[in-house]
Amino acid sequence: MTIRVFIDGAVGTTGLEIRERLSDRTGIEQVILADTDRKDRAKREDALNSVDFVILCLPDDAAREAVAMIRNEHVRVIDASTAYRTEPDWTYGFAELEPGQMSAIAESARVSNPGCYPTGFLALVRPLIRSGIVPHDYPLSVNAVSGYSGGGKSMISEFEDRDAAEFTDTAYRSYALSLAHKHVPEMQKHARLEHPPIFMPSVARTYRGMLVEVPLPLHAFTRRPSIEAVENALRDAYKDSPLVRVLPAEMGSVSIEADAGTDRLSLRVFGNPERGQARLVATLDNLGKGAAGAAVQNLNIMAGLDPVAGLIV
Ligand SMILES: NC(=O)C1=CN([C@@H]2O[C@H](COP(=O)(O)OP(=O)(O)OC[C@H]3O[C@@H](n4cnc5c(N)ncnc54)[C@H](OP(=O)(O)O)[C@@H]3O)[C@@H](O)[C@H]2O)C=CC1
Ligand SMILES: CC(=O)N[C@@H](CCC(=O)OP(=O)(O)O)C(=O)O
Repeated sequence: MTIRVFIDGAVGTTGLEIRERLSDRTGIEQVILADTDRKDRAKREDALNSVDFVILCLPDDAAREAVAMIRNEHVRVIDASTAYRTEPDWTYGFAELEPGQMSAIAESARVSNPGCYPTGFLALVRPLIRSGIVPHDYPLSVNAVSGYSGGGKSMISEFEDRDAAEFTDTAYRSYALSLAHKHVPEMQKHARLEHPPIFMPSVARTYRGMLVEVPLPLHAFTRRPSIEAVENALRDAYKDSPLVRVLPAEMGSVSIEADAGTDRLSLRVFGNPERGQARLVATLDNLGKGAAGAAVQNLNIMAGLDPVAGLIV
């Protein structure tokens, strides 16, 4: 059986990555609009209603507009934008997040692909909250650094095009300093936290890759969990996953490139038992498990294929 797939936004940063991952897959036929037609409303509407699966790689407003254009009840949608990630009638497309999530994705017609930063954050904290190691009302914070492709075509031009009005030669900068980043509601909802985490993102002069960190003062928790208990909870949560792995915390440093160019998500638990402190670190590719890899994984699951087919494991 062949499935027909239309990527709306196929020449954007995420769309192109998905297109590449699907290009040599047998059993998957892509509907591709000519460059002159890719923003033509009527052509998009035709394509959106003529396939089995639509993958939206658009800004939020354009994604909402595309969803409203779909009239064919047969069409199933994966949206890479932020538009539907906290909507109750959409399925959150993080297959490893909860037991049963992969089945929910398999049966769903509307799947929202997780944000890149929430992917790292949720992978680190959700098993700890589920098992009671971290209380639901704990005021978590999350520090993260992304490669500049995380900001799409406009940020790529900001970092690479010396002729662009907004060109920057900075090596590293913090942003979202008003503490209102669009990923915070998604992190709070899917971690099942009572309070929004304090989110401290930054961007570095490297194209792709991501480091997401959560500090945990274990001595302050009622159950005073050990560093081993934290690591074991993560190992147990991801023991069957080919993409999410818990690595030994034996190296003295972790680089933003650790999982760049792959669809993996690696978790490490560093800590100091005397001080009762832990530092959880996730590495991923913002364009891999943080976007395109997750979208292809969700497509595989929804279509009943091998979940990691076409992925860089
Ligand atoms: N980059 C990343 O690491 C991640 C991105 N995402 C999300 O994925 C989505 C796409 O992001 P990204 O690929 O980075 O963004 P880009 O800006 O690189 O690409 C967006 C694409 O959408 C096209 N587009 C915009 N409006 C329309 C429209 N009305 N009709 C048809 N095409 C349109 C753009 O066209 P044109 O080329 O003419 O500008 C562009 O090609 C966003 O919602 C983003 O938040 C999610 C996770 C990570
Ligand atoms: C470096 C950078 O700017 N990153 C983007 C987030 C990446 C992204 O694409 O966000 P979504 O996953 O929600 O689409 C930002 O902070 O807005």
